[in-house]
Amino acid sequence: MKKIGIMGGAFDPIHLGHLLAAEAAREQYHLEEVWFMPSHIPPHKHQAGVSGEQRLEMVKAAIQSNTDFKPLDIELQRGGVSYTVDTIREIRSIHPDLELYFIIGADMVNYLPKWEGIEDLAGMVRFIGLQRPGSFLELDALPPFIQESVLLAEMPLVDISSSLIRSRLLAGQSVRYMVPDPVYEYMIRSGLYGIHA
Ligand SMILES: Nc1ncnc2c1ncn2[C@@H]1O[C@H](COP(=O)(O)OP(=O)(O)OP(=O)(O)O)[C@@H](O)[C@H]1O
Ligand SMILES: O=C(O)c1ccc[n+]([C@@H]2O[C@H](COP(=O)([O-])O)[C@@H](O)[C@H]2O)c1
Repeated sequence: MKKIGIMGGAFDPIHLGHLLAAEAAREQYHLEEVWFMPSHIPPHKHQAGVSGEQRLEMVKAAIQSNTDFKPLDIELQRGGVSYTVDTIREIRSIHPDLELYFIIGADMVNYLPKWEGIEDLAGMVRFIGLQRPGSFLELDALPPFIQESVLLAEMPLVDISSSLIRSRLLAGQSVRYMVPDPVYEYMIRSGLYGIHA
């Protein structure tokens, strides 16, 4: 069966932490592709300030040079709150032949017990969890059925978040090299996050 990684997020904006996490998961679990999937309305945090279309454009700009990485707009197309369990059901109905791996940072691993329909979701995907500065990944604290569905991958720790990037831009500070150049150029062209070149 073809092994596919799914990297879901608000991507407001996409940054190096997301890309390194996806690449680490791809390499360590021999995934054929990783699909980058911007959420429409995130289940557990404030809605993105930037439109879905623009977040998708930034994702495309970030991954354009890598044929193993693909954009997936299924949650933007569906609209509403982007519960992962609904998305995975939809993907499985379109591609019943895939083995799905959902890639998440440590903050989200610790939060898994609160995910909508986690009992069903844990039976449909494996999660690949990555350490992230500021969130200690504690598998032992999770219920056994969730522990069994989580695989761990190693990546160089990267203390970058979308909120850091947004606040730096608002303060007129540089975010170059925290996002790939094509994303930086897109943000300037579109005047996102109050950026000025
Ligand atoms: N630096 C990082 N290292 C590892 N994983 C990360 C990193 N940044 C984000 N992730 C993971 O990527 C996924 C999508 O993250 P998201 O798009 O919400 O970015 P974020 O940087 O966490 O955003 P924000 O700062 O706005 O909350 C989540 O599973 C998150 O844990
Ligand atoms: O389905 C849920 O209940 C759920 C709860 C928290 C996060 N998620 C998904 O996990 C991914 C990362 O979430 P976030 O909030 O860090 O962007 C994104 O695809 C979210 O839709 C999903």
